Amino acid sequence: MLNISAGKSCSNRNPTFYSPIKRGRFLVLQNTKKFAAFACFRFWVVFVFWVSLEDCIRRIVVGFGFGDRKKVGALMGSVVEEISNGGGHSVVDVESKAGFGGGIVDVYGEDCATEDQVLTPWTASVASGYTLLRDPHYNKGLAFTEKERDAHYLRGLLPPTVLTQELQEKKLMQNLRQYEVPLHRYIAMMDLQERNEGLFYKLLIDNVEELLPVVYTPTVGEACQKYGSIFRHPQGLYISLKEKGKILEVLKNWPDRGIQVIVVTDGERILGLGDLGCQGMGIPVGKLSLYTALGGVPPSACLPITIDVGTNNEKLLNDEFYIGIKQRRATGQEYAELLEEFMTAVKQNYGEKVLVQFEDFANHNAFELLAKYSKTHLVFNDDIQGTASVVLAGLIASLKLLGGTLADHTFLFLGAGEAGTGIAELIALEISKKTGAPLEKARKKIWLVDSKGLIVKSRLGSLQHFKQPWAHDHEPIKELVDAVKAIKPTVLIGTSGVGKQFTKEVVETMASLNKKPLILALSNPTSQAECTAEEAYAWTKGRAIFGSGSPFDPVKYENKLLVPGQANNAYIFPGFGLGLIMAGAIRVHDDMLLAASEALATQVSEEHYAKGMIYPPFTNIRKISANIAAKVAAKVYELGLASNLPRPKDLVKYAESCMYSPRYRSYR
Ligand SMILES: O=C([O-])CC(=O)C(=O)O
Ligand SMILES: [Mg+2]
Repeated sequence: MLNISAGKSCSNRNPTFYSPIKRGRFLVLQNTKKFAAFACFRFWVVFVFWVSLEDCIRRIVVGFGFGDRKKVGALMGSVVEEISNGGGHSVVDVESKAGFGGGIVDVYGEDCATEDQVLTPWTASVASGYTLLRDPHYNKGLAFTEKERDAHYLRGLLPPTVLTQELQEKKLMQNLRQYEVPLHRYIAMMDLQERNEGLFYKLLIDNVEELLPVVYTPTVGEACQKYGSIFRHPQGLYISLKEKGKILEVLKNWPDRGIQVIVVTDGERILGLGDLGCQGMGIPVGKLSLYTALGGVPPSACLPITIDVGTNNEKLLNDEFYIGIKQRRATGQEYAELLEEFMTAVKQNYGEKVLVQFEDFANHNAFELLAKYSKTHLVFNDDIQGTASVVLAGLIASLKLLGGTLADHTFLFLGAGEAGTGIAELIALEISKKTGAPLEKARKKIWLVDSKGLIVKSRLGSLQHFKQPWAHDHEPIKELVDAVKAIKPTVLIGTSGVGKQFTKEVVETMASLNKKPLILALSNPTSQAECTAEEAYAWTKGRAIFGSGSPFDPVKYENKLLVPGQANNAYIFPGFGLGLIMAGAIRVHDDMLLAASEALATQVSEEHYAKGMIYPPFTNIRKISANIAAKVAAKVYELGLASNLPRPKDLVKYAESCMYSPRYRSYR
């Protein structure tokens, strides 16, 4: 079933609404009279409880703008239990948790806990007054109406004026624009997120092109580097080696119970900036804010996690403000055991359908974790699969400008890590599916260069396993420019994580070989891009089709405005994740990635092509995400991996109806 609701209120915070009724205990009844009396009493208790719960649900659903109970039920696609939550409501999958329709669900593990087991003592309370103003999920600041100020004990706690959300947004955008240093904008946005979540998302959704570079790449990179000194409010969940053996308990400390997407990093390869240890937390936080803003997954369904196994970054180890554990990285069995405990606890706590997105792990762990857990969990590696899907989308779209089919092109990569080999594999898969050629043959169109030069057969013995499929017959070549001359690629893709590698000579060689060279400088943040948009256009005399991982402004070249594309996985993962969770997927399959690429490519219009664009602008991203989600969900159903049944007829409409809205709700 789908566990996300239209609108902001799937929150399941601070919730315990029924007293712990101990199950599994035996009452030995002395005689049948007593038994009959007890049975009547139990029936009465259950009946009264159920009637009040129903009434409570109806009030909450109506009170918070969901209106019609039937509609909510239909949206959720299954039996739902909605529990009042002093301002929000939670949605619990009764069928899957209880194993039968109706009944009380032991969501917090209290009923089945033995007396010596530890519990998190959650209590339910209605936030009002001072507390309400300090609860980011329900705070509306100056937008509280007169009536709400009376009803919620806010009189005097706010200045007299009442502002609309639109006016609040206008004021905040004006304030933000006054900061000249991008990091200051980032801090202001994070403060807003911690103060007034609805307003944060309203800003982000309405001003996506302007604010994406603030909460995401490139600024988030700098924020991670300085996370210790700019640290104000803890965001997300930290699981360090100190929590070994207690990870399930740590997960239970997180206030939201209806988690559907987890983005997790161990901070070892943050963007192209390397090992930032525990300070990598900025990445899961940023990615999940895009899940909500771009993909419509409610914030209360998102959980950012950083696994802290130490860092090998000497600068951080010697930094008095470093927030992580100060030791060198745990590796081998110690690392594997912690990850295993984490993945097991996640499934135990949130079930089969929670999506775990691996983000910015170093190559050696990323491939292994993906291979291991894709068999047992709903997992997705954004750097391998998300980046692959977005690049493939751009390549499919670029065929409109370049002509021919994918199989007619030759691809050369600089960088043979997660992104490089991930993209290469997805291109080969698409070629193989489209032409019917074996995968092995499709791979021959694709060449990779790593730090030791062109990947060729003679290097096979010393290559890591993920590079081996790309070792083709060729004499060794050391330099990228010589590889370009020898391989004669039509497409050059940078995934090296090292800036300025596409030199003038490299780009000019591409231009001498191709009428319209396709150049993708994908490494993040901007400082690590293989070349800039301006360089790519200048060195190809305006003929390049250019895309990058971090954003570049449009460039005027000889009176023509050339618009670079942002080939960033942010186009894919929010819609991809939404598609998975709305179908109740239990596993990710490569065909779902291909479906996402094709869905994104079809969003590029003639008007975009005329400007040399191979990606649609981010302004329409929620519509784009709904389309991606629909195509991904369709594939999930087709492959028999969906658990939200029956399949909704119109998946685009269904996706749209599931998307979070940042508009304020009225409180009664
Ligand atoms: O975060 C981004 O902008 C893209 C990405 O996944 C990475 O570079 O690791
Ligand atoms: Mg990443």
